[in-house]
Amino acid sequence: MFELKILTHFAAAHQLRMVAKKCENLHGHNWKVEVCVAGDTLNSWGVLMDFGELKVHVAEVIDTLDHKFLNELPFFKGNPSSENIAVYIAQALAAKLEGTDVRVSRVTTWESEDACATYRP
Ligand SMILES: Nc1nc2c(c(=O)[nH]1)N=C([C@H](O)[C@H](O)COP(=O)(O)OP(=O)(O)OP(=O)(O)O)CN2
Ligand SMILES: [Zn+2]
Repeated sequence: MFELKILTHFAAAHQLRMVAKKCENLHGHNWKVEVCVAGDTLNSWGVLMDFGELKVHVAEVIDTLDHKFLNELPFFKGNPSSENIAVYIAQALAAKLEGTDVRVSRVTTWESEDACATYRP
């Protein structure tokens, strides 16, 4: 099994619904995002997939989050937590990889230097 990882960032605002916590107030983060994809077979060039192609797909997904108020996006009507952001990115990227032999293996969303959430589909 081969796994590729790329890193990216986005900035956004959110309000979490966590009773009586300071994060209920409107605030923002510069999220760092780690995206991993995996597969068993290399192509004729000896790569799982081109990092450049992966970065384009991920950038398109991140663009839908960057400089947004996440609570206004239908996907996050539950709660725009780092966990749910990881799920959103994983699902949106999986849709772009459909029909290929490459799958999303892990998405990690760092909302600060010492706190992150990881989703493994
Ligand atoms: N499991 C999760 N817990 C929390 C999330 C989350 O997405 N998943 N998010 C938050 C808030 O986004 C909040 O902004 C961050 O809270 P917190 O870490 O408490 O705040 P600080 O960055 O200021 O860290 P301190 O250690 O308090 O200085 C909260 N929880
Ligand atoms: Zn927050």
